[in-house]
Amino acid sequence: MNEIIRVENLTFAYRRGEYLFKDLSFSVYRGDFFCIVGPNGAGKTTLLKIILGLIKAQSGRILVNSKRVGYVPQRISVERFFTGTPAELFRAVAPKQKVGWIISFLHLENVLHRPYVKLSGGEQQKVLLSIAFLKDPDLLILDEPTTGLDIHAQEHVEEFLRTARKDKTLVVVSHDLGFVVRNATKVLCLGMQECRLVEPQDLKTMLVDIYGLH
Ligand SMILES: Nc1ncnc2c1ncn2[C@@H]1O[C@H](COP(=O)(O)OP(=O)(O)OP(=O)(O)O)[C@@H](O)[C@H]1O
Repeated sequence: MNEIIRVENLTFAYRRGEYLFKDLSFSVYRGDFFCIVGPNGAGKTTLLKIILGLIKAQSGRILVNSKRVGYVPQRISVERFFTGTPAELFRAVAPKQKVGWIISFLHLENVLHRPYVKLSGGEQQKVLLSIAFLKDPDLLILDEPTTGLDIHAQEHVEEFLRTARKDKTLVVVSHDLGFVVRNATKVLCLGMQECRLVEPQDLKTMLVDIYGLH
């Protein structure tokens, strides 16, 4: 089956009457690079969590047709349960020959043997992304994978996602509209009166509605 995610008539509010989504329906298909955009607070992370089953919606149906799902959240705090190094993490998830190319692709050589918790936010993000890919999920959900990265790291991560995704299905929340236009196969725009699914080339015209830009 090519439909990997189906969201049907999803309605959700954290507070009674303050809806983030009302009757939202869309599908994600195998091999999609499906991007979700929208202003702060529009509900992008919430939607990912609903798809992942971490939050329950008030009504609607979510079907996920994937045996192996990977998720890299916006921020992750591991201080309390992991004191090791990226090298140890890599060793735990994949054989050495599978890890090498990712380390050089994302320029992680210099951080491999330092305590993970002492790495910068951007370095940690690249390590988490690597781990997620090494676990070889068929559906990978990424919340702002390029946020907080310097311009070189952003390019490396973008190139990495393009190269490593192969037949994987990606669902990616991003504020980087250039990244979205360059990579997305479909874009879901949140934060308007009505959420809309658009083709990447039509995104620019949507910006006027979403952000009030001219
Ligand atoms: N657990 C919660 N309880 C109540 N309200 C919440 C909760 N989590 C998020 N919200 C609110 O719901 C709205 C959507 O939050 P969410 O994190 O999904 O937005 P987002 O589109 O991912 O934003 P950003 O671009 O800033 O990351 C925000 O107004 C937020 O304050």
